[in-house]
Amino acid sequence: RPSNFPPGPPKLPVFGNYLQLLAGNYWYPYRELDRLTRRYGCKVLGLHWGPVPTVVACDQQSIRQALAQPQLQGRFESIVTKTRAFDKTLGVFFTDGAFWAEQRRFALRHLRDFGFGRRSPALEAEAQGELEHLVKLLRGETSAPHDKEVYSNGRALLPDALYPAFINSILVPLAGARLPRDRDPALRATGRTVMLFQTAFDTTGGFLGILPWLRHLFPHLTGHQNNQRSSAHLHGVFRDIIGDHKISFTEAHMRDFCDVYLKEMEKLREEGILDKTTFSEDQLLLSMIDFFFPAATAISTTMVFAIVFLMHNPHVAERVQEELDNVVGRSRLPHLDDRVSLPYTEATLRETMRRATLTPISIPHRATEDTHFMGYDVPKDSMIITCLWSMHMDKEFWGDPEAFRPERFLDDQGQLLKKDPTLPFGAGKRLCAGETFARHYLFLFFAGLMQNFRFRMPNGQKPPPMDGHRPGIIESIPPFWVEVQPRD
Ligand code: HEM
Repeated sequence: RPSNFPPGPPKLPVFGNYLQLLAGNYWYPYRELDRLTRRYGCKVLGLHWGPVPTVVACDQQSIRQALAQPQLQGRFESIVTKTRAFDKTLGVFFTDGAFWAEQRRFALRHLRDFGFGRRSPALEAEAQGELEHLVKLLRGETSAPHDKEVYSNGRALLPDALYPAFINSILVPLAGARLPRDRDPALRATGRTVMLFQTAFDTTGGFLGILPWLRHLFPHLTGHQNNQRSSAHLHGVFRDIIGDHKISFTEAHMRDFCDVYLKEMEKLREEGILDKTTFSEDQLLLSMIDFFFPAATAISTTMVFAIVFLMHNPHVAERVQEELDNVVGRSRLPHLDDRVSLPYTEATLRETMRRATLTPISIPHRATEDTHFMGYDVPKDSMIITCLWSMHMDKEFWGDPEAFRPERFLDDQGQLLKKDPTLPFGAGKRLCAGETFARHYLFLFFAGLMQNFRFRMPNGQKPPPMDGHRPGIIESIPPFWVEVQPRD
């Protein structure tokens, strides 16, 4: 063990402590981490992920510190990240240093011009259109034969019915336009294919992160095959988008992020320096994918968690609906201006994200140099895991973490607490680049669906459980049919 390393179990050969974590809890190894914090009596653990020294932060203080400390903001490259990036290190999620800083800044600055990550009347009108369509679909008022794939006789297939709305919403700033309604089946197929990646392994890459050659022996079991399939699909989608943009590009009229990026590349090419910069067509493709895949799947997955948690807690659903009826009424759909007047609805979303913790161990960080952290020494290239699940389920902090109780985010007057002690999107320089977008769309669609519908399981079936979700990069609930009853 490195000297002055945080306490933790002794290192074993080859797999380090990984097998031990799996033996403790095969599907949810991070829960074993949580158990180890109690065994070693501290909230920062030191162990080994394969040969890699790994520091795990498990409570408010250590997680916030890990996310704030500049030396802990690197990432790891692995066979998982390279498979999705033509054997290179590209995109925003899995890059670091000057490359990542320049590309993240460029993407966020220019996506903003097309409404992403801020209030934008144009983008909100698009979202409202998608919500209107979804409400019609779930009322059985649409006529396209393909809608039967996801809605039939008062029942809807989740999350599949939700994919087109969120995919169209991110396509507008990225690629200039949503797709026509007859492409909904293709968008659903894309949503399902992205989920192959999201459920292939956890964010460390699982066994592949430790022994990459296992992919040759067990391509399916290790998740490698699903990563390949999902990546190939997205490469095809975005190659076509970039190809079409290159043909229709006019310098005088920037339609979207893709145009702006191509323009920047053209400028650098004319200056004769393109090859020496971080800009390239492959990087454009991976940047677009990195904004696309969470928008396609993380928002719909969170919506499904909200619906499931409320089926388990019908009294919460009733309070949300009462608030919506009082503030918005039934004659129009909710919009973002209503957010401030709907504290209970907001609190319910916060509680959903706490209780679900979509990314239980977030995305691991890398120490970019030897550093001190919480009184310990952390060697360069150590892995830093922020165990958001431990923090969101910390009994000492929450008292009753298992309970689904939106009231914990409200003050005595029923107003939303200013300070939100949860971190579903991380924090600091690596803060989720889509947080604002995700919060806007979650609010609009959650409020819109709750205003219009009651959700029940068909034929007296039990709802999917509150715990024991499908593991992966994000945790999720496998597709299921739910009864949708209009509230009129
Ligand atoms: C409920 C939905 C979502 C959740 C819970 C979520 C959560 C997270 C978390 C925990 C991280 C890692 C933070 C870290 O490394 O410390 C992250 C990173 C990221 N997220 Fe999200 N996310 C969501 C939706 C989105 C959406 C909709 C987008 C884009 C439209 C997005 C884009 C990104 C990107 C690009 C990164 C990488 C940031 C970087 O490494 O610089 N996310 N997200």
